Amino acid sequence: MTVANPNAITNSEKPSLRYPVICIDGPSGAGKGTVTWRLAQALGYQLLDSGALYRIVGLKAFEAGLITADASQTIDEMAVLALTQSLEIAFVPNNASGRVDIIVNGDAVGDQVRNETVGGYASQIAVFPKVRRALLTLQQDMATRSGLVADGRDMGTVVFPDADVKVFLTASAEARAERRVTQLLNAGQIADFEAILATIKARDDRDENRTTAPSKPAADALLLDSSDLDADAVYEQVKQYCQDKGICFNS
Ligand SMILES: Nc1ncnc2c1ncn2[C@@H]1O[C@H](COP(=O)(O)OP(=O)(O)OP(=O)(O)O)[C@@H](O)[C@H]1O
Ligand SMILES: Nc1ccn([C@@H]2O[C@H](COP(=O)(O)O)[C@@H](O)[C@H]2O)c(=O)n1
Repeated sequence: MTVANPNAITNSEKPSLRYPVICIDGPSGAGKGTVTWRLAQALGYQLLDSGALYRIVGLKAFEAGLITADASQTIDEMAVLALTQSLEIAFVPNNASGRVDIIVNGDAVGDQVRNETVGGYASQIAVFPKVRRALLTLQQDMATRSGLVADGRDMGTVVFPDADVKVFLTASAEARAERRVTQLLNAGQIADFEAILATIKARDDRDENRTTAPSKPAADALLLDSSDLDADAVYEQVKQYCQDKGICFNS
């Protein structure tokens, strides 16, 4: 028989060290990465780019011949899971690019994951519950060391359901495609608006209609449509919302 120690602290009474978590969810091109970076910089918080995790797995699955560009193919979920479990992924903030650099098994991955083709691979493997589960702890652990701003599709619904702030940032598919066109043209690349729009809509459809962790606003999220807002206006609105929720900014 176990005798209760009257001086023991029970689990429910233990003071738990908890850092603030801000979730920025929404579809591709809504401006999540932009506002996430600015918030993390302003607050001195870590940044979780969860899309990068799915992009890495998607790219590696493609390179391993587990998936192709044909989204209607049958994929071996267990093989993608094994591949996911073999990857050691780390993020390093990069002030020059305003994003995080991704290190996989000790090697920097570079910008090769940041294109629509790899976004498509990511959304193919993102439907698998076992793969999502394998990436869960890594994401949640990032909130145990400091404050965190997390960018994704299911940050507020699944990964951090108790987050202090949840924002679902969206914009029309046309506005998002236009942003991609501008981004590509600025990088000296060719951009076809109609092709980009079609890819964005196909990815939205897959992300919103999958069974596990579909892209959707948490019940307690602020919905913000950025179609007619520039990046500064989005930042100011999200910052104000964070302050309303008790997050302190020094500047
Ligand atoms: N409010 C805005 N108005 C116009 N352009 C914006 C706005 N916010 C971000 N952008 C630009 O749109 C592009 C996409 O932004 P960003 O990468 O932040 O989106 P995202 O939601 O993180 O996309 P993804 O999920 O695909 O990573 C970038 O070129 C960015 O500079
Ligand atoms: N929390 C997340 C984040 C991303 N995904 C999937 O990855 C794709 C790429 O994401 P980006 O944010 O980098 O564009 C995205 O289309 C999703 O399929 C996810 O499932 N959950």
